[in-house]
Amino acid sequence: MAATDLDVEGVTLTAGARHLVRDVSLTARPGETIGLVGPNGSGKSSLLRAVYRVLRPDSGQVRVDGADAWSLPVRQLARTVAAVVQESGADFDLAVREVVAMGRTPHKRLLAGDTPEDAGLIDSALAAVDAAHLAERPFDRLSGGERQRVLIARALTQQPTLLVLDEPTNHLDIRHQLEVLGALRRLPATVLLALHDLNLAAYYCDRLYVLNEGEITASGPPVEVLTPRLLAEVYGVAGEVTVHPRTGAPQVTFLP
Ligand SMILES: Nc1ncnc2c1ncn2[C@@H]1O[C@H](COP(=O)(O)OP(=O)(O)OP(=O)(O)O)[C@@H](O)[C@H]1O
Repeated sequence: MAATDLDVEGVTLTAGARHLVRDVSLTARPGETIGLVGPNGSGKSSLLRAVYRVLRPDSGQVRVDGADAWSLPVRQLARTVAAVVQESGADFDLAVREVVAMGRTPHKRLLAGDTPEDAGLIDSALAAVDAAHLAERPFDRLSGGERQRVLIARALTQQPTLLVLDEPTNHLDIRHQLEVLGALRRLPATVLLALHDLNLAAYYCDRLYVLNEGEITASGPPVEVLTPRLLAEVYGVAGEVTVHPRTGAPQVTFLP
């Protein structure tokens, strides 16, 4: 299967006595690009952590193609789900190409070398994020945006059927934001990503979920979700929403 069917059902996450997210349900059908938006601290990263199996739900379930993600063998999950996260702490003493090659690990036997097919996947992933020219550079000397692109290339190389990304456009200049989101959207995989930029979310996502104080307050196609009322209620800002005549996507103009 080229794309995963994701079901998050009634998930509650807590840290001590504190609720991070409460009774959240979300679906991502095979091949969809789903955006998670919401203010700082609304629970986006926490919810993504439950999906890529770092934060165990206190209640509810994350189902990947019908199976409980938390019951799957780690290796099987690694062949299905790739994550690009904020706090990756990735400070590898490796060349970029070696970092990207790590994406093949779940598909290989221990210590197996790279095959020509692996090399081809690494090359195309590097090209997809405009990082081919960085291949031989030490990863730990890249700029923030270059690192982010390399980590996305590593996730692409993993050939996941579900790709989970936390703010993938963080650090990227506008051209690379558009290129990376375009590349993600073209993938056959299902994509779940947290984004702050509502206009990018509106253009690239099939559907949006809005998290506010740990709960989903709206969901649906961007044109239905992004309304002046939502901007006021969730973000506390005034804004106008129009449909752009050329892109057909809703476009938010903030009125500070
Ligand atoms: N391990 C933890 N212990 C206690 N509180 C936590 C923990 N992890 C997250 N939180 C809190 O839970 C809330 C949700 O955090 P989370 O990182 O999921 O939000 P977010 O929507 O991703 O925010 P941002 O847009 O700022 O990245 C925040 O108030 C955060 O401070």
